[in-house]
Amino acid sequence: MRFPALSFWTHELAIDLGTANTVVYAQGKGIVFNEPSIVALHVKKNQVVAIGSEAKKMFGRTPENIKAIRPLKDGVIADFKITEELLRYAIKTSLNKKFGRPKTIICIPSGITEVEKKAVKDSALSSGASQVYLVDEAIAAALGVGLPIEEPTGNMIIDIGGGTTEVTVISFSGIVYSKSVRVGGDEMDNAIIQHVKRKYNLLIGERTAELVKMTIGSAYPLTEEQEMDVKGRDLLEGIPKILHIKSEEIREALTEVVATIVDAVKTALERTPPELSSDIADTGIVLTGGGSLLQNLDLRLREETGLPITLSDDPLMSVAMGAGKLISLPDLLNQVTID
Ligand SMILES: Nc1ncnc2c1ncn2[C@@H]1O[C@H](COP(=O)(O)OP(=O)(O)OP(=O)(O)O)[C@@H](O)[C@H]1O
Repeated sequence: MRFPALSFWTHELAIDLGTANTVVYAQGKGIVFNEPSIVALHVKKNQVVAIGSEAKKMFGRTPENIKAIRPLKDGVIADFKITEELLRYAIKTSLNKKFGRPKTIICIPSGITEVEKKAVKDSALSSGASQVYLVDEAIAAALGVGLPIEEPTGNMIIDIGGGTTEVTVISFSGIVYSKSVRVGGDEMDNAIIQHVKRKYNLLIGERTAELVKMTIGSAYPLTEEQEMDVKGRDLLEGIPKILHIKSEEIREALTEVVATIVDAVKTALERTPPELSSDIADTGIVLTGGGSLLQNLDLRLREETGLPITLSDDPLMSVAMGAGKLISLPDLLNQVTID
């Protein structure tokens, strides 16, 4: 499908349908929607109770008959119907009611299957989009962070999301190499939960684990190590308890996840064609996605690869911002749209 020039567009949306967060960019407005990819369902009535931020508040706090679901797991669509509900909500919330059905760019992970691609397209169409253009999220992220993707030079970008880490080499507007591993921010949270459970017999929730990761988590020693209190339920006594925990210990808990990310980057470097490798040696690697905010991950990657590592300015927005840029670059959009 040929993408029309901008003047033909009545209004346009670019959507980063992420495992952890869904972000929408609207032409002429910028980011208009940024909410967790979570839907709360009434199990017996099979009815949606809340979506996005409202649903996240319920995560781990719902009574038995209400379940908070993440319809996209590990970077793939685990629940088509619920994904459709999420997309519909994101599109409706982002729309200027005056206009009819928007043309929509949706960013998807590179590993997505044909069935999943069709499901995303169908969901968006039935959610109110008039036309849907699927774009690889690595291409969008690279554009979002300002990499010169159209040039015949090698650019490497690491996108650490909630469910996956994607290491991609882009040249001439195309993906030359891509390695995706199913670890990201969620797996870091899970590693913290397991560590606290194993070592202290304390059960903590996903939101608590995420807070610990964001506050004192790290991938490399900190100039000043940090500590914090963590609330959970003692598994032996069954009562609430507070644990004082240090950043060194959380770093230890994250060792395996961080090692998987480091390995993916090293594999990508080994498999990149030599000409492009030498470009990357000069320009370095760009790190983006929410998971890249883990403290000192850039330092760790610099030490492991010996290459310059640049942290993107706004890692949680880079995919949506890049897809937003594509709205006004119809030729490039035609080139990168996935059929
Ligand atoms: N300051 C921080 N430190 C560490 N991790 C963070 C921080 N801020 C956000 N994150 C993590 O970033 C992840 C979400 O990132 P992002 O929104 O880029 O993912 P996504 O695009 O939804 O996921 P995917 O790319 O897998 O589809 C979450 O796991 C979140 O906990």
